[in-house]
Amino acid sequence: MTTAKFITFEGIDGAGKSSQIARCGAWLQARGIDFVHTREPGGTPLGEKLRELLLHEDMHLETEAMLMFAARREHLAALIEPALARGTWVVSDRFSDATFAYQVGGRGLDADKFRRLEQWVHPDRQPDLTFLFDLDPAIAAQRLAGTGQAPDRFEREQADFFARVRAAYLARATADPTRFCVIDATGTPEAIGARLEDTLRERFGS
Ligand SMILES: Nc1ncnc2c1ncn2[C@@H]1O[C@H](COP(=O)(O)OP(=O)(O)O)[C@@H](O)[C@H]1O
Ligand SMILES: Cc1cn([C@H]2C[C@H](O)[C@@H](COP(=O)(O)OP(=O)(O)O)O2)c(=O)[nH]c1=O
Repeated sequence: MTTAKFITFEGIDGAGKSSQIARCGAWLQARGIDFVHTREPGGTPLGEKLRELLLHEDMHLETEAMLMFAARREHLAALIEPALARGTWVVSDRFSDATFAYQVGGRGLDADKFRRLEQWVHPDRQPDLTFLFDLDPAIAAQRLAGTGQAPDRFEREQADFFARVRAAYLARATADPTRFCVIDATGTPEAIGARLEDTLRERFGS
């Protein structure tokens, strides 16, 4: 049996991650691979309660960042590590790269503090593959407006915030090109899906 893999999806809000996670799940299912689809913040009963607070309550920016890591600690302990240990793949809508992009890049918090927190919370775990959906914030904002859904605390941020988040994501990807697959999210859903499947095949075989 091949070792279970940990795959994450990242990008600014509206880049199209959620739409493509389903395609990743279908690819795994077609190969008889057991997997769990989860998300951050969230993924556990406690994590989902923290998500509600994070998306809707005003709070100090460091409180926000630490709650992201608190939810992640629970997620690793209760879902991610047990799943991988029993051979179940994990597909997560966001992980620690999001904290470096949003809280460090977007909010301007000190990267060193969160590198230490990352070392504390998951010293020996990083995703095997991270898809980064890269998109101009103006296009992402148009897509989000088209959904007609009320924006949360993050989605209400302005274009300059998302420009910083995008730049921080791209810097993470440049620093770790083996783990990251950067996807140009301006393509059609079909073109992006084909690229995603090619990458899954290249990394994990058909
Ligand atoms: N490749 C694409 N081209 C155009 N619109 C897209 C594309 N992918 C997703 N969308 C639309 O953009 C909106 C946001 O997509 P979503 O997958 O929810 O983004 P995210 O999860 O990254 O916030 C949705 O209305 C979705 O239908
Ligand atoms: C995991 C994580 C998410 N976030 C933010 C990014 C998103 O705006 C928000 C929720 O993510 P997401 O689930 O992508 O939102 P949606 O369901 O609206 O597509 O949380 C951070 O700021 N830091 C983090 O560490």
